[in-house]
Formats: sequence, C-alpha cells, structure tokens
Amino acid sequence: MAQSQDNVISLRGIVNRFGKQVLHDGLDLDVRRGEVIGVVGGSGTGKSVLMRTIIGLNRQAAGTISVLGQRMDQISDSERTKIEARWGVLFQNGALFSSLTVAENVQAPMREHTDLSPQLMDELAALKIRLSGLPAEAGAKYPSQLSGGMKKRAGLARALALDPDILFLDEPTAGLDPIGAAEFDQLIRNLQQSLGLTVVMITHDLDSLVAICDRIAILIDRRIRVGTLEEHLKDEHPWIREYFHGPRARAAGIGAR
Ligand SMILES: Nc1ncnc2c1ncn2[C@@H]1O[C@H](COP(=O)(O)OP(=O)(O)OP(=O)(O)O)[C@@H](O)[C@H]1O
Repeated sequence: MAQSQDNVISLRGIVNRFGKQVLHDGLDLDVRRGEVIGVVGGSGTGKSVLMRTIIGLNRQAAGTISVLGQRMDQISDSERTKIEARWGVLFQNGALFSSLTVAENVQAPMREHTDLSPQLMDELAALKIRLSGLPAEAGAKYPSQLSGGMKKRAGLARALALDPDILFLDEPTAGLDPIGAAEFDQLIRNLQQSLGLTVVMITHDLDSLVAICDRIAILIDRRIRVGTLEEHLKDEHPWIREYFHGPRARAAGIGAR
C-alpha cells in the first residue's frame, strides 16, 4: 500500500499477541493529517494496546509504524525523542502525577523536552490550562482536589504542553455525564480546528463519534476497517450492524441519518 505524505501515522502489518491471545493480526491503518479519527471495537479487541503500540509503550510482534514520515524502528533515540515531543497523550484515567499541582503536571513535558525558563513555563502552563477550559486557579490545585471532568481537562492541558501535532485520547469522555461529555467533545473539536491537530480518539461514546469524528476505525476480526459513519452504516458485518443500528446508536441519532 502506498504511503501518502498526508498520512501522519501509517501502520502496516501490525501483529500484537499476548501468549496465545492474538489481538492484531496484520493490521493496517493510515491516519490523515488534520482528521479526527475515532477508534472503536468490542471490549478487549486491543484499542488501548493499539494506541500504546503507536506511542511506543508496547512493542508489536511484527509490522511497521511510521509517524510524521519517520519509520519508528529505523530512527535513533534522539530522533525518537523529537517525535515524542510532537504528540500529546490523554490516558484514560488522566494519569496525572498526584504529588504535583495541575500547573506542575502541565510543565512536566516542558521540563523533559525543553530548556524554557521557569517564568515562560509558568506562562505557557497558564495558557494551556485556560485553553483546556479550566479556571486559572485550577493551576495551583492538586489532582485529588479536582472533579473527574476537571481531571480530564488537566490531562488535556498536559497533552497540549508542547504544542503537539498529534493528540491521542483514550476514552476521553468515559465517566463524564452526557452534558460534560458533549462539552468535552466540543472542546476537542475546537482545539483540533484552531490548533490544526490530528486526533486519534479511542471511544465507546457514540455521541462523540457522531459529533467530532471525520472517520471511524473499527477493530474487528483482529484487523481494522476504516471509513466514514455513512460507509460503516452499509457494512453487513454483524458486530458493526449491531453497533451502529442498535438502541444506543438510535439514541445518538445515528439511525436517523
Ligand atoms: N501487557 C499485557 N500483557 C498481557 N495481556 C495484555 C497486556 N495488555 C493488554 N493485554 C490484554 O489485551 C486485551 C486487550 O486490551 P486493551 O486494553 O487494549 O483492550 P480494549 O480494546 O482497549 O478494551 P476496553 O474497551 O475493554 O478498554 C485484553 O484482554 C488485555 O488483558
């Protein structure tokens, strides 16, 4: 398969297995520059493992990964560090450092990847905190003092710390009430458009898929099927039919499209 310049991520022939359990068996995926791509699939199909594989926290058994035009297995450690600075990750539980304030959490990637002055880091952290929809005073708080929704926003602020090109989100709206989830979706969409981000978002949330995803990648039968919602609606695979035509889909207004 050809790899276009406009693909910020290209996976070819990815195999992931744990013991006898084969999660991905020759999976291909291209993520286009500037799109929001939703990753869905049944429980245990390896959505999180796939994200961890792309960002190098899990080593695939076979296959290749290219990010921003670089083959991740063919670059030096210092080139890898540079690429890592161009993506931000919001993990499912926020993964904030509990002993650091929100501002210090946001500054953690800056300390790791830059030599900015403390004053500049303070100003940048305040900016990212505001961008993520948190009040300025949240910067001085510790994660334990924040609500679930605020923790997600703090995690988002940290993911944006280095002005990334790519944002990885693992179930960003899980645990939020419907209004909080819709607000978070809108925030992601606004940031994606204003900052020109490419977003890879694992989600179970059909509302999010409809609201903000340009394309949807479905993990199924150990591979991936990518398309628009309209294209998936025509897919006859039983899991996909059930997913997009079931009661939850109707509640999200999908049947009406
Ligand atoms: N490091 C590991 N060692 C062994 N097994 C693992 C490891 N990481 C993940 N798994 C297994 O791989 C499977 C897929 O895990 P993963 O968390 O990616 O699923 P998921 O699609 O994100 O599921 P969910 O929607 O339930 O969050 C699970 O059965 C999990 O137990």
